Order: sequence, then C-alpha cells, then structure tokens
Amino acid sequence: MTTQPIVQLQNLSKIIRGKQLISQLNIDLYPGQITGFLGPNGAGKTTTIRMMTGLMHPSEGKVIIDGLSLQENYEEAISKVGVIVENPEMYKFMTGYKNLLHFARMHKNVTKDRIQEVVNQVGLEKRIHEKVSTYSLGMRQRLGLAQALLHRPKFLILDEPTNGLDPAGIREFRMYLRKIATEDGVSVFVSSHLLSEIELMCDRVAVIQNGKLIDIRDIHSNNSSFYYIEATPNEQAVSLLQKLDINFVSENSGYVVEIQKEDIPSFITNFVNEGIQLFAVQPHQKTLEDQFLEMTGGGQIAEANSK
Ligand SMILES: Nc1ncnc2c1ncn2[C@@H]1O[C@H](COP(=O)(O)OP(=O)(O)OP(=O)(O)O)[C@@H](O)[C@H]1O
Repeated sequence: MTTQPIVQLQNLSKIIRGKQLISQLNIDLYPGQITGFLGPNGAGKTTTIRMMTGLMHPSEGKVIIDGLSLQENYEEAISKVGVIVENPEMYKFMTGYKNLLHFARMHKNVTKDRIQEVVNQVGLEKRIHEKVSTYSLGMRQRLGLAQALLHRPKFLILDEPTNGLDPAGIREFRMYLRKIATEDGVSVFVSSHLLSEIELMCDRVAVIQNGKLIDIRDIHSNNSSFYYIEATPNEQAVSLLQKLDINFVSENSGYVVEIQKEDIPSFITNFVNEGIQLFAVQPHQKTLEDQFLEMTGGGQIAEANSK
C-alpha cells in the first residue's frame, strides 16, 4: 500500500511486575480501512488499547498518530482519536441530541452543523429528538458512534463495539462504519474476542496471542486456491485425487481440494476421462475461524460467552 499509515505502533511493549504482557508490536493502520484486533482471552488487546489511548504508558516503543507521538504530544495526538467503549454511557432521560450537545462541549469547535452532520452519518435523524431510553440497542450504539465522531477524528477505536447486538444489528453497524471509513477516510480499529464480529465488520485482521502479533492479513481476499467439489462415485474420486497428488479434505458431502485456478480445466477433464461425475467445483472461502486456527496453530478461540 502506498498510502501513509495514520497510526503506527512501533515496537510497542509492556512489562508489568516483570511480566511481559505485550512484546514489540508493530502494526500500521491506514485511512479508510477497518482493521480487526483479535485474540484469545488474555492475549493483550485491552492492554494494547490502553496504550493506544494514552491510559497506560508503554514500557518500550511508541504509538504514532498522524505523525505525532502519543507519548510526547499527547494533547494534539489524542485530538485525532475517537473512542467507543463497550456500551457507551449516555444520559437515558435526555434526547439523543441533548446528549450530543453535552459531549460537543467537551471539544473545541464542534458546531451545531457538525452535530447534525454526524446524526445524518449514523442514520439517526428521525429519532434524534427523542429520549435515549426509547432507543433500541443498535440505535444507542450508533449514538455512541456519532459521539465519537463529533471532533472529526482520523482514527476511531472501538473496544468490543457490538456487545449484545444480533447479526443483523452488527451488519447494520458495519454499514455505517464502512460509510465513515470510505467517505471521511477514517481508519477504524475494532477490538473483539468474537470471530464472527470481526468477520462481519472488518477488511483486515491483526491477531495477537500471548502479547505478540502473530499475523496481520486481509480477510476477504479472493485469491484462494481452495475449491469445494462434489463428485460421484466417492471412492473413485478419492483415488483420482490421490493419483493426481492433490491435497484434499472431506467437507459436507464433498471435498475441499487445493488447486490453482488455471488448473481447473485439466482437473475437470481428468474426472470426465475417468467417468466420474462432477456436481460442483466452486471457490472455497476459508472462514475466519479456519484462518484463526491456522494462525494460532489450533489456539483457543474466544467464544461469545467466554468473557
Ligand atoms: N495491571 C496488570 N498487572 C498484571 N497483569 C496484567 C495487568 N493487566 C492485565 N494483565 C494480564 O495481561 C494479560 C493481557 O490482558 P488483557 O486484558 O490485555 O487481555 P485481553 O486480550 O484484552 O483479554 P480479554 O479478551 O479477556 O479482555 C493477561 O494475562 C492479564 O492477566
């Protein structure tokens, strides 16, 4: 990527009472991109986010935000950051609008026009003058998003953002996040212990385990060399795959095979020549769960109720 990163974690480390909680994290985050931060429980996500928001001082390394060191230029660097924590605190008996007015006073230069702009961005224009107590959970999360955007941050951190939302609610929230990332070029960093949440919301995932970055990759890239096939008779298909020296595993009523796209025509010809019927040859998208297991070597997957 040629664009400059908006946030850089450089050799970020934390040691508390002789215990290395975070080891030399190097992560670059880019404008317009939604990056997930995923790891088993206790991997170090909260500790990292605390350092990224200036709540904890790193033992070594730096957090650079838009070219400024968070440790050396705290005020200016933090003014470029918006944070949404799990279940944002709102005044339930005030309207959404009054809540935003209240939070706007905490920043310099947030005009009423800007408030209206963020209200539109999160799709709350019809209900903004109603009390927050009448809002659904999804609307409250969107109000939290509007609040975090008031001062036009270039970087948005969401810590476990959709707790309690159902998949439809997560998708809706993702749609608004995507709009903000694309239209305003905001870089979004989403910490979660839920694989499904990261999969639904993010373009990219950074995985940590035991305080170390173990992988960072695009999650929806389509250059897979895995295909799902269904063939009959089964035994003949298996011996052909073995004869052709193709890696495969059973899945549902077929197999996932590892072949390159350009080899598909000759692959099909081989089946036809052997009199084996093929009912499906389709790209097999590995789920994030598959990828996560691959990255962590079968490490524990944090599940929805494990917190
Ligand atoms: N102040 C502290 N002193 C000592 N150890 C700590 C401290 N804070 C966190 N830890 C330890 O550091 C490790 C990382 O914790 P952290 O809360 O950052 O993980 P996490 O990835 O956010 O986990 P979870 O998903 O469960 O919230 C854990 O082993 C935790 O027990």
